[in-house]
Amino acid sequence: RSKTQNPLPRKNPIPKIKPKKTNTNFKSLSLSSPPPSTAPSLGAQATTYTRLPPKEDFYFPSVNESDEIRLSESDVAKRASGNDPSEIEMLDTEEEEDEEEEKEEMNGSSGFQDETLDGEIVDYYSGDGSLDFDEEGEEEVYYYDSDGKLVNLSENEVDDSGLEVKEKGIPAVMRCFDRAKIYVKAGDGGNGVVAFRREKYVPLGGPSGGDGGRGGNVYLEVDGAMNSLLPFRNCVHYRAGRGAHGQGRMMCGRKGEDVVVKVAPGTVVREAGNDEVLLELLYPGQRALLLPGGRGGRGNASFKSGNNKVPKIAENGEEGTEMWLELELKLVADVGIVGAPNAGKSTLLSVISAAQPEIANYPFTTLLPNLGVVSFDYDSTMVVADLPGLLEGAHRGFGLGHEFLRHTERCSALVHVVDGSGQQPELEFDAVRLELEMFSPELAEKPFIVAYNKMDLPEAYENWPSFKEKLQGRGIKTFCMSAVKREGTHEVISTAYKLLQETKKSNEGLEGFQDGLDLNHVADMVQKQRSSSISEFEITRDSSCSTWYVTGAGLQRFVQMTNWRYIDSDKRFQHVLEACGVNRSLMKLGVKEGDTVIVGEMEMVWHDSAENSGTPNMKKRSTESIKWPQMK
Ligand SMILES: Nc1nc2c(ncn2[C@@H]2O[C@H](COP(=O)(O)OP(=O)(O)OP(=O)(O)O)[C@@H](O)[C@H]2O)c(=O)[nH]1
Ligand SMILES: [Mg+2]
Repeated sequence: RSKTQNPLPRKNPIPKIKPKKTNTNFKSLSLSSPPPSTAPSLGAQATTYTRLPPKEDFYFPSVNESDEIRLSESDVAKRASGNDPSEIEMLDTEEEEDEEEEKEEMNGSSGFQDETLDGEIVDYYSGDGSLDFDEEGEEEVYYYDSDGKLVNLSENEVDDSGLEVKEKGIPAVMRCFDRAKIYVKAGDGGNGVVAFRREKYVPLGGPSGGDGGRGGNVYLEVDGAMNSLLPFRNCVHYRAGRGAHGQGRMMCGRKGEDVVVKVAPGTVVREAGNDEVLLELLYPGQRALLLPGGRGGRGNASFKSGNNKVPKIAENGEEGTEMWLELELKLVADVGIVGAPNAGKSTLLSVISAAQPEIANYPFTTLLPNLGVVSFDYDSTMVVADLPGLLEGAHRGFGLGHEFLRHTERCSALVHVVDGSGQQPELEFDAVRLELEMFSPELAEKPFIVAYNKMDLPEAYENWPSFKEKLQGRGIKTFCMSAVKREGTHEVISTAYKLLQETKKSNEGLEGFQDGLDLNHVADMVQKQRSSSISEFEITRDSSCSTWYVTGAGLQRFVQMTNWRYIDSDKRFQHVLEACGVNRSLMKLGVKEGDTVIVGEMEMVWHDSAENSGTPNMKKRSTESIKWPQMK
């Protein structure tokens, strides 16, 4: 087998690999765990908490046996000492690259290679989209530089050091697993109407225009059955219904339909482009009122007064607030299983819970995190997450692990699985620890235990005493197990459970505080903004075109709700401008005849009235002096 840096072109378009059956002929070991017969009962009643998306929705990477991928020095050595050298797997930062190439081949698209400079350029085209690559990512260019590092030559993707691995090329199912961007809009209020009662024997029946209905609210609700944000790939826009308009005979409009956006437990909500967290939705059933619907406009019956018994005025419904939200899912697992690729993390999860993650003898079998529920008893259960493997450089974006590392931020404890059959398990352990520390120091501070796996293999068995000695010397709790044979797993998981209980106890005070969080504070904020006084405004001037801008949330809302079709609206509008001091402020600032005044969406022209100037009756003067509204 010859080593080659560039695996393209390939003759065999469909890469195949059969997972190797574990060799169980080695002498059985007596571990300090309960006999294997008790172990299966551990996860027997457990339920799978999280299901992966349908298989056809994403692709598992596999390796073409006819090609060999360059491995880093330690990996070559490690693999060479492994079970079967004919099944050498990739374990390097070029992993992503190879995955993508193979996907291309699966799609039947042709790839070609081009040798230039001092490295190799691989240029290929995305296929028919069945694998759902980035929409704009029609063409991507990669470059292996002389050091064997992966460099992407596509636009804007390469940073100065040339080390950054881009987002493009990651299948959409992985990108969208835990991130989504959605649009929400509360319903507009219905308009009020002008109507008068006309009935036989009821002369001058009076105003009878009903109010508009309130717009629908937008709620966010935690759905315990959801385990990813993938549904938001198909549905991005959520609009609540608008309230119905009012009608004659004092009939008010129906309120708009509410919209409930269901999210997975552990979803963090931010406004797009803003780092501040609006909401954290953790527990199934939690519901937050995000955007309240717009108020219905009042009909003329509501404007009846002693002064004006026949009001010809009605309001528009208030517009519902709209917002782009960024959702981010951080899985709510109690314990996270971390470790290098192929260490046996998924095997451990499959043994301790009823989850059935994909298990195979190659790195990056697990592309998306898996959750499983471990039940010891009726009321002692814990959720365990199996995360994609971590490579050296993961915190910088190599491999897949960093994409999902933040899911461990919510875990109270970690189980670090080490592949005992590797050549230098201590080095592997240290490398993964370092990655965790580099990703987040808080993560590294979480309590953890080490599970030394594959004890049924002779090399692991031989290395175990020295590994144990070294780690225990450093004060780290270390256990050995054979996940495949279900030996030692019980001890690992019950220790993790104890660790979890201890952490929970010390965090009890904090959690209680979080439970009491008011989830409606976003709606309260919106409401507060809406009810801001109309007398709070700012006036700015664009002297180049003699335009005055009057800005203020309350005033803008008032303009939006004014229905200019009704004559009395003009009068009321002027009255309000006078009362809240806009006219006075404008005159003080030196507004001149013919200047443009913009309030919200209204554009008007200022007219001074000479004959009335100096009249103490500000209201009357104002009414006559300004020609409202003159729409442009
Ligand atoms: N001999 C032996 N093999 C094991 C043991 N545990 C896991 N394996 C094998 O190791 C290989 C990798 O196991 P996985 O559980 O897929 O490993 P993983 O850590 O989830 O790997 P990624 O998801 O790719 O990061 C599989 O072929 C397993 O059968 C063990 O205790 N003994
Ligand atoms: Mg796995």
